[in-house]
Amino acid sequence: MSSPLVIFDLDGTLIDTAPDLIDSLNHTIAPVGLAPMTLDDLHHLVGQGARVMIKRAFELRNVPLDEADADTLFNNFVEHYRHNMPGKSQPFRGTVECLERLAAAGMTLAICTNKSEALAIPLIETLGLSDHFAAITGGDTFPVRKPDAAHIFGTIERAGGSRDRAVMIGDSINDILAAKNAGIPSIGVDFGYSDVPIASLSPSSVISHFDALTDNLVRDLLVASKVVS
Ligand SMILES: O=C(O)COP(=O)(O)O
Ligand SMILES: [Mg+2]
Repeated sequence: MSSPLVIFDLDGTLIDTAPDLIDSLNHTIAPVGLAPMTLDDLHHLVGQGARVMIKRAFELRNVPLDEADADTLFNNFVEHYRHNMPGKSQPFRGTVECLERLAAAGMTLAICTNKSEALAIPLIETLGLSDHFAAITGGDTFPVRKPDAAHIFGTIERAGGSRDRAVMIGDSINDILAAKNAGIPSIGVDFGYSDVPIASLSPSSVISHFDALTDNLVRDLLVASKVVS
């Protein structure tokens, strides 16, 4: 039997990337005259990767954006974000201890993020966290991304896990819906970037700190999911 697989979302779950997302977004939109975005705005912008974040920023300001400009702005965003990595981004409190604790309990860890691979993988690398993860998949790794179940299934496959022994941890509707679509338990964190209270999305469990993410919680959720399904 494969070991339990704990799949983490990245932005707003493992890593507090908000200040750098906002900095790079504002750097990108300033030359085209869009007023700067704030941390509050970010909750409505983040979730589907940088391309969608830029598009949503224009929608928020009621300014039209054509496809050619969107490509240029996306490339500018990626260049600025990559160049400044890891910037102010830091793991949330207790993250590293949690990863070590779960690994010591025999669990495999993976990241399933809607951030593009070209941003997610170097960010985790520059933060010195890559060795913790058996797989890191991004919003452009597969033809679909969260909330599509196939993003989770592809992550499970790459990490060498199994679909009936995997749990998803995330901060947004995309994570909780992806887990539901994949038929696996979910843990919502309430310190991320969701624009609605995470509990309102009915994850299997909610945590407010990584200290609460124990191997016992993961095993309990896996057992409970078998009982009800
Ligand atoms: O960067 C985004 O828009 C979303 O990233 P996440 O899936 O890691 O939260
Ligand atoms: Mg997130």
